[in-house]
Amino acid sequence: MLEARDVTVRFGGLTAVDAVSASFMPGELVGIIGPNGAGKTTFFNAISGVQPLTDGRLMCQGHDLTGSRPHRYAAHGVARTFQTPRVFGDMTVLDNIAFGLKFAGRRPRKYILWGEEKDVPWALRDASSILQLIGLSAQAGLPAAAITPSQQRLLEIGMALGTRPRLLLLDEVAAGLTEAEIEDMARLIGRLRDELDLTVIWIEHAVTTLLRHVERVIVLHQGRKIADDTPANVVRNPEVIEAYLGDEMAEPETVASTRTEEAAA
Ligand SMILES: Nc1ncnc2c1ncn2[C@@H]1O[C@H](COP(=O)(O)OP(=O)(O)OP(=O)(O)O)[C@@H](O)[C@H]1O
Repeated sequence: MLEARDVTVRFGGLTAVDAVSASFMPGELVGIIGPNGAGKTTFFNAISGVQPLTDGRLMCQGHDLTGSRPHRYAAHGVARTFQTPRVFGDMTVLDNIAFGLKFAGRRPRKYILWGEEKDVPWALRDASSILQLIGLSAQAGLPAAAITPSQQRLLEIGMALGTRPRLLLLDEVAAGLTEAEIEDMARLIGRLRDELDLTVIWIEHAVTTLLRHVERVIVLHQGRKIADDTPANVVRNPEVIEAYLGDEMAEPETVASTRTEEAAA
């Protein structure tokens, strides 16, 4: 679905993302973790066309999108959320979703996947069905500014879904949520991936929850990729423990719970 080859982003003398290579396959749910300032958001900005690369290449479904503007990434099915939800506060929840649908362009019921025209999944056919999918139907007529912060995060995901993506990039969608809300969010993300056949890349600081829900984790540290592995292997990786997780994540219980989930998957 997407391949990053030696992606590098420098801001003056600071290398925020340092030759990161990674491939994301159709239908994968991948987490990205790392300490503050590790380069996670900058990497996201790079792979959605928001941040020009200093070096490296980005391939999306076989197309070279290096240097393209964000709308070309959107046209190739890449959608994202931002760390701070960007919803239109004075528009209704329904109209916010309708805005995303308009952005999807002139062929509202079709999208291109691997060069073939496909029907849009039924759940993404209009704004009401997207609201139902993300559980916000009851809030449809409210101004977006009047719903709770966790509902605003859901709304932003709904707006991204309105562009009929194949690849969904989620930047800390669980930030500021309660533990129960984080768990609900993780379940929703898994369900969206399954029902819409999406590739999902998810940056999150709520690491324990993330590790229980993703199949693969990429760990960034000081702009470099230091691990790209299953959750069970990542929590035992000495470099990851040293740079980010600390010893408690490598306790037998955490390893066992991530292993059990991998086996169940
Ligand atoms: N536009 C910018 N100009 C200059 N430096 C920047 C810019 N954006 C990010 N940086 C720097 O790049 C580095 C990586 O930042 P980035 O926001 O990508 O990290 P992060 O892993 O997402 O952090 P967090 O978990 O705190 O969100 C940091 O040192 C940051 O200060």
